Amino acid sequence: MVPVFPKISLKSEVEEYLRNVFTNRELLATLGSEETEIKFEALLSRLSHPPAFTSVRVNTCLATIGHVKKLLIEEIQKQFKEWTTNSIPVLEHPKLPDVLLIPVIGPRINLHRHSSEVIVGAQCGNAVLRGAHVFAPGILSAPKYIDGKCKRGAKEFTGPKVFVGNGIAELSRDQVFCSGVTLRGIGIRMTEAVYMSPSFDNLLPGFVFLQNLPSVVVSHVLNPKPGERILDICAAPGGKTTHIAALMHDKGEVLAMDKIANKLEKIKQNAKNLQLQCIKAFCYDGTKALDTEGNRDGQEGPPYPPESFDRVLLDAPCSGLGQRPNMACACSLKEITCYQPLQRKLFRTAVHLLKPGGILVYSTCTITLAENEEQVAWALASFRCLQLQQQEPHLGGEGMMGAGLSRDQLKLLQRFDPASVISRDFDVYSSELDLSQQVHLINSANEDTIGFFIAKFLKVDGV
Ligand SMILES: C[S@@+](CC[C@H](N)C(=O)[O-])C[C@H]1O[C@@H](n2cnc3c(N)ncnc32)[C@H](O)[C@@H]1O
Repeated sequence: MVPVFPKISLKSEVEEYLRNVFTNRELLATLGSEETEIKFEALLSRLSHPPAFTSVRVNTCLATIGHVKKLLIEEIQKQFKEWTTNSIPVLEHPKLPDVLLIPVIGPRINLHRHSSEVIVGAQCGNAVLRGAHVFAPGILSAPKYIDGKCKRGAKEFTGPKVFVGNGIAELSRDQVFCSGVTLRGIGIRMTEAVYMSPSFDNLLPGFVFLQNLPSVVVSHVLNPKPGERILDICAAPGGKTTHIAALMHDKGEVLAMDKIANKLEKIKQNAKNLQLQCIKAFCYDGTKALDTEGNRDGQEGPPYPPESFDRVLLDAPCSGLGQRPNMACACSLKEITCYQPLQRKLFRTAVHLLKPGGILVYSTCTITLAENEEQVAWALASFRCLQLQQQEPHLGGEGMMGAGLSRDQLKLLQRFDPASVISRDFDVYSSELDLSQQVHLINSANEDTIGFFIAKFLKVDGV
C-alpha cells in the first residue's frame, strides 16, 4: 500500500496493549513472531486509510436493486464528471442481495496541493476521506486570506497534520468563526480528495442507506422472518434496526432501544425516511430491560418479561477501534478497556429476553479480544443454554486465537480484519472488467472493510 498517511496515532499505552493482543502467545505459537509483527503493523497502517469500497444498502421495500443501481450510476456520473470521463463501476454483491459497492478511488498521490490551508479536526478529515464535504463545525483554523477581517479562529496550525484534499470555501472566516451561531452547512465543498468517494449527502433518500459492509452482514446473519418479534437492544442510529425491518418486509415487530434520548430521534427519522412502519423505538437502558417483577405483560415498551423475543441483536457499545479511516485516537487505555462489563450486562439481559429456540447475534466494530472472542468464551461458559452457530453469509475471516476458544469454535465466528487485505494490480477504470477481475474486486470488498466482529448463538432451552 502507498504510505499516504502515517499509521493510526494512538496513545503509547493503547498501542502497547494492542500489540500484546495481536502478538498473543497462541498467535505467536501458530504464526511465529515475524508474521504476527508484520500483520500488526499492517493493521495500524490500514486503520488510517478508508476501506476499498463504499457500500450502500438498498431499501428493497421501496425499489429493486437494479432500479437503484441505475439511479446511483447516474448520480455518481454527475458528481464525478468534472474530474473523470471514465465510468465508475457500481457492483452488486453476489452474497448480499441488497448491497451495492462503489470502489473508492485512491490514494491519489499526485494530487496538486494548494498553498492556502484549512485545518479540520480528525473526525471531519476521516469523513472527507469517505466522500463528505467539510461541514462548518469541523473547521478548526483557516487562513486569513480566505475572506473577512475576523480575528477569532486560529490562522495557523503547528500540530501534526495530513493532507486530505482540495476544495472551495463556501463560507468566509467571519461566517465560520464570528457569526455567533452554530453553523451546520457546508464550509468547504471538496473538489479533489486524496481518496475519492461519492458524497451521500441527501443522495437518493429513502432508497439507499450508507452502511459499512460488515454491518449489513449482521442483520442477514440474524435472519429475521416476517411476523417475528425482534429486539435491537442498542439500536441508534438505527442502521441495523431499519435493515431488520426491511428483511421482514415491514411485517412483525422490531423493538429498538437506546439509552441516549437524542440518538433515539435518529432511529425514528431513519425509519420514517425509509418508510418502515414496524419499528418502535424507546429510550431505555438495555441493562434494565428485563422485567423481573412480572407485571409488564402486554406492554409495548420496556422492560419486557423473560423469553419475549424470537431474535435479539446486541450490537454492543464498544471501543470502536475497527472504524476506518481513523488517523488518530486520543482515548486512554482505561477508556479502551472499559466496555467489557457493560457488554456482559447487556448480554445477560439479551439472553433472558430471548425465547428458547431463539437467535442472539452479538456484534462490535472493534478489534480487541476482550470485547470479541473473550466475550464469546465467557458467554459459552456462563450460559449452558447457548450454542454457537454457523453464520450465513460468512464473508469475513474466522475468530482470532488468544481467548481459549477451540479451532471449531473460531471457525463459527466472523472477524473482519483490515490487516488481511488483498491488493489489486489492475485499474478498475481503465476498461471493462473481465469476470476474474470482478471476482477479485468483490473479494477485496469483503476483506478491505472496517474491523468488525460477529457471533451468532442459538438458545436451546431456558436459562
Ligand atoms: C454500536 S452503537 C449501535 C449502532 C446501531 N446498532 C446501528 O447499526 O445503527 C451502540 C449504541 O449503544 C447505545 N448504548 C450504550 N449503552 C447502552 C445501554 N446501557 N442501553 C442501551 N443502549 C446503549 C449507544 O448510545 C449507541 O447508540
